[in-house]
Amino acid sequence: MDEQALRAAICAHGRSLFARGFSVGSAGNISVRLPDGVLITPTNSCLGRLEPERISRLDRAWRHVSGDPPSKEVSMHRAFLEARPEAGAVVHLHSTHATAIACLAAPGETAPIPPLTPYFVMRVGRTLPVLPYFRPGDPAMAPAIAVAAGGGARAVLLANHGPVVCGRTLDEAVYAAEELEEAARLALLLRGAGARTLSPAQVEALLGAFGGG
Ligand SMILES: O=C(CO)COP(=O)(O)O
Ligand SMILES: [Zn+2]
Repeated sequence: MDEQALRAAICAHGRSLFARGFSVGSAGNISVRLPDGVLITPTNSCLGRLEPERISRLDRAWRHVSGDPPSKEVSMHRAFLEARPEAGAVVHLHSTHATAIACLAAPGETAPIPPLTPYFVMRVGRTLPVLPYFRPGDPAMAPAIAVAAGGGARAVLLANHGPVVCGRTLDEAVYAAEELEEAARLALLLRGAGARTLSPAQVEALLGAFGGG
């Protein structure tokens, strides 16, 4: 996809996520890697009303070169994209159920959502590390993200804040963020009900077929 198409795709995904309540107000941000830099949603922008030409463009050194001022979470996106060279996009949301799990799970947990369905395993992978709480925009979260992502995580939960998810493409990152939110909703719906989970062998077979992590 060329840059204009990527800008349009960021706006279309943002609109869709916002319309379904995956993001409210000005919460959340999206970044996409370019051959010579990064596109990222502007700070304080509503994902439902993004404009292609106002999306922030950063150069290879992560300096703002055009568009509105970038998200205050540049260091969050940078940590993921630098730790996972195959990742092409990062999505951060405050989606309700994933954030609820981020309030329940203890920092340090690596599997706060059980493997209930195949698409959660296929899109999000084996681990979902829960990182400590950081103030939004705090660059101190970058090293923690780098360790988790460098260790193979495709997604993390920031305690009491929300999910951060990467994908090879923008579509994959958005799909993973959506699967994570739905898996969190299922996990909360089924909490204490004794739901059957996928077996370790079923999980391994999915990861073998659709990629590890
Ligand atoms: O989700 C957010 C902070 O964590 C939103 O921040 P920005 O508006 O700066 O992107
Ligand atoms: Zn946030």
